Amino acid sequence: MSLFLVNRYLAEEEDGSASKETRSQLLLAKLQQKAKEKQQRSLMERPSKGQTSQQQKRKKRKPEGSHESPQHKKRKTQAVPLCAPDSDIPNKLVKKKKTHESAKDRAMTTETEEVEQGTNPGGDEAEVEKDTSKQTNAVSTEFTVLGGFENKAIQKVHRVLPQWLAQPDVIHKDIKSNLVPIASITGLAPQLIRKLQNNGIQHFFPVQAEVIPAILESTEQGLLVGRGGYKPRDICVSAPTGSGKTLAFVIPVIQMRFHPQALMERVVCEVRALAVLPTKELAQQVCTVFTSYAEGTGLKVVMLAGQKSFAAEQTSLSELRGGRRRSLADIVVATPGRLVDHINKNSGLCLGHLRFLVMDEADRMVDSMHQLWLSHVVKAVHTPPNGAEGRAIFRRTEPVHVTAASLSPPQMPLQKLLFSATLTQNPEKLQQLGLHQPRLFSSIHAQPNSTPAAPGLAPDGFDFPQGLTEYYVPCTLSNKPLLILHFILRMKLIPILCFTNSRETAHRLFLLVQLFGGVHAAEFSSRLSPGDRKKTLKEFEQGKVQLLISTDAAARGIDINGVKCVVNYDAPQFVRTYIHRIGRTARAGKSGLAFTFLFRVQEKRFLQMVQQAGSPGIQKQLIKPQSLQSMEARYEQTLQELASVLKDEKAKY
Ligand SMILES: Nc1ncnc2c1ncn2[C@@H]1O[C@H](COP(=O)(O)OP(=O)(O)OP(=O)(O)O)[C@@H](O)[C@H]1O
Repeated sequence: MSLFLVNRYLAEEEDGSASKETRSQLLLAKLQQKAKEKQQRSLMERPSKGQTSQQQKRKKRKPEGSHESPQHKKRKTQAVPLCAPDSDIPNKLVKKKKTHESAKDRAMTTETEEVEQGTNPGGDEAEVEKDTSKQTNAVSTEFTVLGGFENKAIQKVHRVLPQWLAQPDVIHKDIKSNLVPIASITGLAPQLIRKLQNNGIQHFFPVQAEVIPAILESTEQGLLVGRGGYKPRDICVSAPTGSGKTLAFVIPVIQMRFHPQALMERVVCEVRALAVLPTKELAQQVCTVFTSYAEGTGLKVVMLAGQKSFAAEQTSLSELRGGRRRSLADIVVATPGRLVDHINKNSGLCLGHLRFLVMDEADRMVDSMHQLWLSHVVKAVHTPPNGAEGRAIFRRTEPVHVTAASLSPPQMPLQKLLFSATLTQNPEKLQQLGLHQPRLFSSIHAQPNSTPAAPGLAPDGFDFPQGLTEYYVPCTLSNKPLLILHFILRMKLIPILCFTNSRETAHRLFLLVQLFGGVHAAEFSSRLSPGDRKKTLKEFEQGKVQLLISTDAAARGIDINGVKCVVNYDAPQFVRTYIHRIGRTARAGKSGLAFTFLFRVQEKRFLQMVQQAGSPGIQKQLIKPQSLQSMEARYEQTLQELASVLKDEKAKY
């Protein structure tokens, strides 16, 4: 029975003589008395409103980290009289206690109350301290505030990159001291080696020496299966501007022609490689390189970038022979918009045999993913080629999870090859590309737990060309045009590729320089027709144009031989733009100069941006006002002439 015995605490009055009723009355009276006392105490302790706000203000003014030291706390604890239960609380002490509102100090206050109420009678200092934490909220009649208000530094979120992004195959940065003789790359056809030599190439640059063998390895077993019968890994390459990325994909694609089981014995011409580039000019440039290396191999290169009419492009893609459509292209170089047009209009572009999908300037192509060009390509790739519906060898299904069933029967693989000088490390963006077990080649090695940079800036920095020297030139709005004239007329820094942030600025500057005289200038922007742009680039390359004033239309990928100097007339807003612009000089291991004109207000942000991007250093280049003085009179006159020219132009359009 003792198991079920419940002992109740009946207080000191329990003497056995009192009746049950009397006992409860006594207990109630005692509790009421206690409650009354407690209420009185709390009324006494509660400071006036004015006092509280003053105290709070004082607390606010207290600098961060000025919390009491443990010694101070100890001293305060010692000041607490360890008095007997129910003794009156000295007002002085109460006031002192209430001036501190932090969680710690609240604890102190409560502790004092408890001590004075006798919950810790005769306890020593250590005990008082120990009990503090337990009784923090025990007596307070106010709301208990959960959590602290201490200012804590916001913890940085550490980005964890997937293994393939965090640990890339490293490409040497220094081109000149890491040249690899072309003959040392195994697997290249003698015809191709001869072609390289004829084009003046004796050595491969580091990016080519790393990437070409990797792509060739994936075609070892022919074009229909990857290494070991598996689908080959997609390849991503991030290497500086002018490091030779174009040849890194052109050579393996041309080598297909010489593969014993591949195009060498091909009876039927099919589109095996498709290179997609963001602009017409870039597509033209890459098409020229493909054509040059395809010459004499029988491979046909076709460009779909809107340079020709749609019908003309269609004619170059395929022909009708014996009632069947036959491909006339082995390699297609295209811009995304025109490519999608051809796919949608069923113009005769068959991608059913596509083996390589090259995305040059891949980060820009990822940004233009909203155009959904890639999904159109992937769909076209998985559409069985005419007449091959039943043949298992050509069977292709949309990518799914790798399972035993999905791998059997083997599919003709599509391998994606991505190239950029500023390849995004954002896994979310890369995920849109549906890469298959990607392998990254990079000249920058990101740490697995590297911290991301500020929004809009490079995540971990980029690699800059070795031979590049960067300067910034402090300027004002009025002396900017004079500075560029000074660069050409006095410093003789020609040819100059000068970038502005808008086509209007490019046009005005072009007119101004022309009106000033003494400089052969040209503009390059969307104001010009594609034909005029092509002509202008050619003239600039030939040295007929000393100053090419361009928008960002020429910032990416354009390879103009002999550009010694790039001037950012308008400071670029984004670090990627800066890297691509200045990358038009110091190409292929050569040296080059890059100047950026900066207003005083732009300096701090810009220099920070460049530093975070991984620039080896940007120097200040001051141009003394005296150096510009002699040009000022003519400049004033030119400005007036410019105003009337612009007025006339406005009237015309
Ligand atoms: N192995 C080589 N030997 C000599 N010159 C080369 C070699 N490879 C490439 N080049 C030259 O280097 C220049 C830059 O090459 P390319 O245009 O491919 O650079 P890139 O890395 O694509 O630059 P960007 O990122 O600006 O597009 C070109 O003029 C090219 O002809």
